[in-house]
Amino acid sequence: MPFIRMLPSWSRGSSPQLLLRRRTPCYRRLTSSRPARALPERAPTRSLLDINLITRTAPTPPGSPTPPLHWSRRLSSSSPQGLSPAPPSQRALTWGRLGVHSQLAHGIDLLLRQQHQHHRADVAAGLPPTRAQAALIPPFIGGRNIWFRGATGSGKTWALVVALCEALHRDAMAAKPSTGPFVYVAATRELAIQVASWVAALRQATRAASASASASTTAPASTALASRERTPPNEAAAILLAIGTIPMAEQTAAWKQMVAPYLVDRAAPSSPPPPTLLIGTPGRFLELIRAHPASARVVPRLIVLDEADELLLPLSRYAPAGKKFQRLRHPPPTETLLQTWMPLVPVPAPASPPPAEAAAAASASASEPSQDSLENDPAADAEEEIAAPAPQRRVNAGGARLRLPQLVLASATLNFPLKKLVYEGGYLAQSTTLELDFQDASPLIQHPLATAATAAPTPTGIAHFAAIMRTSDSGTSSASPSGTATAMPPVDLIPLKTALAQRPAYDPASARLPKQGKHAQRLRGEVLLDSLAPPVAAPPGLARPVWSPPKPLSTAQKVDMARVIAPALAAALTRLGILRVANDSETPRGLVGPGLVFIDPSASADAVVAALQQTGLPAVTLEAYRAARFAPTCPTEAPALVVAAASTARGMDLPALQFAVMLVPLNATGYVHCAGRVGRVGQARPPVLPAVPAGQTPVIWLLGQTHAGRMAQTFNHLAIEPHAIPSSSSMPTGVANAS
Ligand SMILES: Nc1ncnc2c1ncn2[C@@H]1O[C@H](COP(=O)(O)OP(=O)(O)OP(=O)(O)O)[C@@H](O)[C@H]1O
Repeated sequence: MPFIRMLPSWSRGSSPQLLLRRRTPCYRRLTSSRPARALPERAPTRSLLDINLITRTAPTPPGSPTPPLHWSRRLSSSSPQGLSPAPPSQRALTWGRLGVHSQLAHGIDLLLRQQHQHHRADVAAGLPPTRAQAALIPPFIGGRNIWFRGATGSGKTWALVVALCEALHRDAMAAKPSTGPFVYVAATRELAIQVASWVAALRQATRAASASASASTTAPASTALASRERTPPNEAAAILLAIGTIPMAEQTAAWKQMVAPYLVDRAAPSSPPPPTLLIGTPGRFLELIRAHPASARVVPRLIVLDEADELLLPLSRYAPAGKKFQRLRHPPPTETLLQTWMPLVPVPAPASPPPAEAAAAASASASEPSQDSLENDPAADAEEEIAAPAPQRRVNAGGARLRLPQLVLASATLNFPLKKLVYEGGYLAQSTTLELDFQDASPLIQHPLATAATAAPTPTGIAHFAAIMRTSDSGTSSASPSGTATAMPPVDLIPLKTALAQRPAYDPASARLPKQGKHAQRLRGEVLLDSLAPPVAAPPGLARPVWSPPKPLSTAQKVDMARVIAPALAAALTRLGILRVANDSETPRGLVGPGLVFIDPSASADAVVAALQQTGLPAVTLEAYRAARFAPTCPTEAPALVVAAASTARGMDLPALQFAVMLVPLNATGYVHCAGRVGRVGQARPPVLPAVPAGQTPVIWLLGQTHAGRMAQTFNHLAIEPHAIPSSSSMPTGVANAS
């Protein structure tokens, strides 16, 4: 540590080798000519990618000798358990007790029941808030800045929507309305559309609830409070969805109209503008500001950054200096947006306070939560310190000190570099920020939806399956349901451990990697990951060939890949019982329910859908599935493989999903978000499958041979030991093999 501290701060993050040299013996393996030494089996170590992890520990099934798969964590003992307010008894918790007005509470109740009754018959009673929601909503509507990290599917986005609706309602009722709009910035278009549709549905449900309440009210309300409550909430609020798919001309007109009331001289007497909610992606917000430059002067009253790490893309402290300079020159759109609304103008620092005040301030800051609380490793926490933000850095157009908007950052993977970025950038004052961390609490364990229909509390969780796909010379080619043989190559599914044992040994002398270019960087990453992956002894008699750098795939090969993964996917799904195949090949295959298939964003979803359909699998693109799902004539979700790019995983909520498959190399953050599409609050109960532990939803990760090292590394970071996909011979009777 002292060595690192001596370096100037800009250079600290510039060399990953420094980290390796100090912490792992692998760097020596990479650079020395000595033969590689087998590493001892080790506990998961600190992530190079600086990722904070979610925890979702599944309970040990009765009688099981070994602990089951689990989401685990390497959070230090400095994890802010004390910060999480102790939740009141879950059963007693109501939306009203969180500060939500009664009509909105009825609307929430109505909407949640509507959302879940398709696949859960046990939601007749009202659904209480989750633990994460109970922690987030009161400080949000109380105007606090919030740093909120919670497990995927714990109801964060839903909590943000509820709190936004309540804040809009309060604004509409306030004698002095806010001076700026409420802004929700989403990481993807899909998420923005989802949030806008939830807000609209909540407004509608609230309206329906208040209409039925006023119909049943016979006596006039006696108190002023009651009459306020009867006012239709959020009725007056104006809402704009700003995303790239909507024509710009149409949107600019609406934007001008919505921000105009905030540009008039507020001292002049005029009727207050209605509260305004802007939901959108950062790129489109910037386009709208460019089209109407005056709107840059409007400082929002509140900014919500959902999936904040994806929006602000902080660089790891170990990123090369070149990358850091590049980011300074070209910040991501969200940062540009924040800088536009909160311009940075240097102002003289205030005079130092008298000693008595300084002592009081020091004792006050001592009671603040630790800045290191979200970091994984206490030893590494000590390396970096967040510099106190320069005081009064952000000023308004007149040069006066800007009253910073309320800022709420939420994600399942908020990390330390992001924290550093927002505090040092002066977007957030650390002393005014409430830090909430709900990584420990499995929402499913906390929420009645998980247990209502079962006598014993049987929390659901995720069962992780992994396999390496390899085309084999032996075997039969797959047949489509109609019996027509396809030209698909037969594919082996090899357990990860076997693939690691069989992978080529790394020989430093032979690996002459190119020194420059993107490809070189990727290859060096491959070498690094490969050598860091947990060593597995080669099976006796099996020679391990020498590793040579993988070549990037050509476009034709990528198309071929789609043809390889189709039979591999069919085999994996069949062996797990997700895809049911009758022994008679004429009988159509049936999926147990809809499931997501994540592919590389550079691959064509249409090509993969076509290849899957050719194998006889019912595949659709995410867009087609969404369109069918929201069509009024389609009340239930048909079982299908929904093919989506892995980049759309953030925040996506499809309640009927029964499984997820990843066909793309992922780091730990990516895996957390992709796998987090299942095992969510209120999601359909997992199907009973012979090869999957009871009550758990299967998540399957299939990769090509060259990615075995990366796969092992990601699981290692997350402390997950994946299940092997059963071989066809070990399959229970009644389930046939597709490959
Ligand atoms: N109190 C509740 N009771 C029952 N279901 C709920 C409740 N709150 C939210 N849900 C449902 O849980 C699902 C997940 O919610 P949400 O998308 O807000 O989770 P999230 O934590 O934001 O997930 P991610 O981290 O993946 O973005 C939604 O379908 C939502 O309808």
